[in-house]
Amino acid sequence: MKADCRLYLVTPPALEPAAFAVDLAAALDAGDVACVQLRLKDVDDDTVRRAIDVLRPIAQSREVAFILNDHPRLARETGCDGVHVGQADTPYREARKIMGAEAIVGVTCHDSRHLAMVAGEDGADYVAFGAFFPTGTKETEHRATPDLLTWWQEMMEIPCVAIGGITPENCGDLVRAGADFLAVVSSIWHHPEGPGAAVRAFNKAIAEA
Ligand SMILES: Cc1ncc(COP(=O)(O)OP(=O)(O)O)c(N)n1
Ligand SMILES: Cc1ncsc1CCOP(=O)(O)O
Ligand SMILES: [Mg+2]
Repeated sequence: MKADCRLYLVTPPALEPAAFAVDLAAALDAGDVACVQLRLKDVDDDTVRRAIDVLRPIAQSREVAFILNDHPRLARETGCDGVHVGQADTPYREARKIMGAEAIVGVTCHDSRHLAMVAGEDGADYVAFGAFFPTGTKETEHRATPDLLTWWQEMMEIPCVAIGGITPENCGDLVRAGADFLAVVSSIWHHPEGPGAAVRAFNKAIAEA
């Protein structure tokens, strides 16, 4: 068992804030969740701001970190706890300057040991590897394997996040390999019994891994 692996919820790429707020609260009230990433795609800044205004307090009032995808300036302006940047986004160092030393800044590293070491040495708070499994949420070019997580754990103190097609049924190998966080979209928000049931299923699978 690796009890210190935790859930990292990532929102659907499009959502209506008031309706999604109900799902988010249900997910966070169902069990252990470390953080929530607001990941909206193909929307303008005001739409992101409106979603932050509604969703950030739901996470932060429960002591769950609220991280914004892609937009360090907006994250800083709106009181998010951190930002996640990919290799085609604002570079890590610039994101860190915008966010300040105390904020969480995470970096996508795909399946690359090199990218992860660079991000780690630059001061990233976590590195994210993926996609581990096929996913319909994002077109992915890279496929990571669990040995990458084990290698990282043996080398570095900085936490690693696993992402891509993760379900309660397939997450055991990632937990045992050393993932500190499992980042999940569809298995949470599309769970047939709702997001609360999904969080409970993940918490159980992690505890039993
Ligand atoms: C935790 C986590 N890991 C990876 C990603 C992917 O980021 P990126 O490569 O920038 O792709 P987009 O999510 O921006 O489409 C992520 N968002 N979160
Ligand atoms: C944002 C992202 N980056 C790599 S895979 C992915 C999508 C993960 O979504 P899901 O958990 O639905 O596969
Ligand atoms: Mg990005």
